[in-house]
Amino acid sequence: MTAPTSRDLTVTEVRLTPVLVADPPLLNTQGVHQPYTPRLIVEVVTADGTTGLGETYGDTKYLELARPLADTLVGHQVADLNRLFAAADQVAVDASRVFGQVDVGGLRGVQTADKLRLSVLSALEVACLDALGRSLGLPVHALLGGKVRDAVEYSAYLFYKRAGHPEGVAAERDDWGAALDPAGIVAQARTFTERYGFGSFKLKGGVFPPDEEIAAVRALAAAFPGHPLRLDPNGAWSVETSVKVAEELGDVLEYLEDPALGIPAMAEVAARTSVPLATNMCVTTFAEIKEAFGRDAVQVVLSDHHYWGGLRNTQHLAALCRTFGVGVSMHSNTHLGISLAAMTHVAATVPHLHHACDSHYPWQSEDVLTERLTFERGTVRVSDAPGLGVTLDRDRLAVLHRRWLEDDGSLRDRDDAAAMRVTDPEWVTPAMPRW
Ligand SMILES: O=C([O-])C(=O)C[C@H](O)[C@@H](O)C(=O)[O-]
Ligand SMILES: [Mg+2]
Repeated sequence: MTAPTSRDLTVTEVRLTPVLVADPPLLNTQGVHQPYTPRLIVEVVTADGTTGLGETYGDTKYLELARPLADTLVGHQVADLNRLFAAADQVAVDASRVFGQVDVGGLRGVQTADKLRLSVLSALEVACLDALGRSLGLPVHALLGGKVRDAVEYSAYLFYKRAGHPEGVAAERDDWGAALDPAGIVAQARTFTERYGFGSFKLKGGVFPPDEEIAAVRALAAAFPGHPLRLDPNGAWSVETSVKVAEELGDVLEYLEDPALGIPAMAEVAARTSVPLATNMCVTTFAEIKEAFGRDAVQVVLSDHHYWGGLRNTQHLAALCRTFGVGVSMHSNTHLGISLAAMTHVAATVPHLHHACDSHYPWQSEDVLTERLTFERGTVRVSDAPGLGVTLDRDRLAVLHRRWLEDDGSLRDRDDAAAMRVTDPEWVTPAMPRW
């Protein structure tokens, strides 16, 4: 008989490493992506030497909370996640970080103390599950109750895009070229299908007047007949404009994402169209569900495990959606492979996931993994390796961390409007509704 291996999963250390990751000049209604975007890499280390990985937003307000929240984990078992979440309530959030604030200028909805904490806890939870899975020899999806599919489908996330970041600004080059009109968007979609095999397409809108974006979606429908299409202007339209766009594109849209801002406006649009409405803006916390579902304001909630508070909360959200007959899928923000692995594990466990999930990953040329995750026919295979099934590349982590250390502070907080002002000094975050 072999002696049982010693397994001490007491957390002895939590390493927090902020990084700056290359990001192409992708346009949205607030401005343009900075050349580098902040992320936080989390490593939870246990007494027996196991290390689990997590990843979340890396802006200052998250970093401020990361150390005190990580400290509540040290000395406890990686499996004690319910205790971690209860203890986190005691960690104070600076009122100036939430008072009158919205998340990324509103792109991710409200900003509350709870949501800020959850946005950090999610990375700690993922790292704990990764460590637990590695130690037990079980994949993260098994710790969540097991997968119901072997591959998770993602959609091509199309953006209006400039060819490059402004001259004279430190940036990495990308090979996607510009996409500033319907032909450019169709060409970008073709590149997505050639490189990754995606079968459904989401266009980030709210950049150009609605008629131009309608033309782009029409061009996509002509180029990819029968493929699911979505348009997401991040709340840039009035109710009237939203209804008009829904009427014009109703025959080709799988859903319209956050056409208007807030639950009342979304409810009004929903009452006047049969096109399903999806959101990652007006329902981003459990507190918003009652009103949104009660008013039938949204037909699909796009979960994001980062701000919903992790993989188990994503499952809770999915169960609530199912109970109320609301669809569920997944939102994304600029992220690396650790988060894509986490998204894939949890998505694999959600039975009624009927829409392809969003992912920015194809836009990220850099990663902190020894091996990038890959898309095959638009899907990511669900790993059955222990934990998340990914390996940290310490050298890459060090390079991206050094970039963060050397930054003068101007890139450490995502600010799409500030990035826009580099080429357009008069630019201010547009008042909503914009059209
Ligand atoms: O679906 C969404 O609203 C997003 O993906 C939000 C992001 O911030 C997106 O607008 C972006 O990356 O510019
Ligand atoms: Mg959205």
